[in-house]
Amino acid sequence: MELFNVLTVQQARDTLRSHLPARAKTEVVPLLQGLNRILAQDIVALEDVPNFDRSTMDGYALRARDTFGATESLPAYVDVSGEVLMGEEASGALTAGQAWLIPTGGMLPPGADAVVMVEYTEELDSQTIGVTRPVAPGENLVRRGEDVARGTVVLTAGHRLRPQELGLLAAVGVTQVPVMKPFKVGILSTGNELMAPDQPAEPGKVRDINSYTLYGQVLEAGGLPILYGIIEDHFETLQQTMAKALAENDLVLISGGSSVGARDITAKVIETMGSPGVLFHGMAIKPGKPTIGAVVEGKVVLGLPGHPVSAMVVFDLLARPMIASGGLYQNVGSFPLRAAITRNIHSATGRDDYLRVTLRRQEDGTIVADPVLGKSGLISTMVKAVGVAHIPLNKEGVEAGELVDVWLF
Ligand SMILES: Nc1nc2c(c(=O)[nH]1)N[C@H]1C(S)=C(S)[C@@H](COP(=O)(O)OP(=O)(O)OC[C@H]3O[C@@H](n4cnc5c(N)ncnc54)[C@H](O)[C@@H]3O)O[C@H]1N2
Ligand code: MOO
Repeated sequence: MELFNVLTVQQARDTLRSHLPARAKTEVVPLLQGLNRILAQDIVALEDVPNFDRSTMDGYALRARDTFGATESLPAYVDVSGEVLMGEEASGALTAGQAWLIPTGGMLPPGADAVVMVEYTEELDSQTIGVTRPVAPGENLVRRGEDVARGTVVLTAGHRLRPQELGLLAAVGVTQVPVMKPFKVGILSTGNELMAPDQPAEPGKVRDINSYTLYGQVLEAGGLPILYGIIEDHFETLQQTMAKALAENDLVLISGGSSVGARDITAKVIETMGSPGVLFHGMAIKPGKPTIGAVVEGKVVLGLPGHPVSAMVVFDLLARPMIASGGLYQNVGSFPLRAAITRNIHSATGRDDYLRVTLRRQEDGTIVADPVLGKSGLISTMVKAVGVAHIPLNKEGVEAGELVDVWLF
């Protein structure tokens, strides 16, 4: 059997996206459990933040125009006629020629339009201060609604909640947050040569690596991994395990058995599970060519190449965006860095290449990427590497010194 329907990475992503259910599953969680989750709805602020004009300095609230022209040798004199207490509304209004003592964060009394820092005042007597430097209207304060204006969309659906988003939601009083449900991901490792890592070595056998790397990648992406263990290359056994995994998850990852060998039964088993079935078999990519993309009754199945490096690279390209967005399948704000590659690297056009690299900072401050050479069956190369450099499909390779995008692990 030949690989059929070979797609570029972008086409593979678009194909999978077009088959995902339009509305992924959502839930509401308490704010503190929202970290790293994906917002499921737009959030509109129901209040101004802050909801009063607020001093940013310890000093005196006053009318800016009362300080115009003030200098150290000729201070502007104002009457101290009140004090703002922290967390309380001013007990009255301020009039021309007056100043009220105010703490950092205190609410500006009505009638005041600026705050002068205590450093630029001198106490004349208990009721009068001299201001030694003028302030402009609005100086040393945060205006009502300056941080967040009431009625505006402060966060949009699909946004990932970082610590600062939790803080913003707290500021607007949202303590129950609508988020995407974590993607459930079943992981199957296929191959008669595989054995569990706790077993003694045997000739012809290798320990199962992909269950462990993929489990870690799913967790890191914000998904819930479930391991289905090592499945032998047997049609009915794989069929049964896959049926169970499909029933219990949103996405099923099967590594191994995606290539063209006689025992590569993954695609055939997927075809028996439901429609539309296999959407592509093969990607124009290195490593990761024999990848299978399928959708079965609204669930996604990815057949990942058995080689541990290829499986990890394909996971990052196809599965991570799906899992990290809770099924919305959109970019949730990751960017590559640019580094100069240190060797000439050949690559065929029409194929995306992902080259394992380490990074180094040179004396002049520039960052360079050293390729980590080695076959895609060698997990140790992934341990040495800090990321992959992307050589896009329209390029025939890169020359030493050329800038490349590096996606960090
Ligand atoms: N004649 C061809 N042979 C191969 C081609 C090809 O185009 N023509 N493609 C090669 C490429 S590229 C890759 S990648 C692999 C993909 O093979 P499969 O996805 O079918 O995977 P397997 O044959 O089952 O395994 C490949 C390799 O990886 C090891 N493996 C598998 N699972 C695990 C695991 N869970 N932990 C550790 N190692 C695993 C397996 O033992 C094999 O050594 O095919 C090439 N061949
Ligand atoms: O493309 Mo295979 O995925 O090199 O190892």
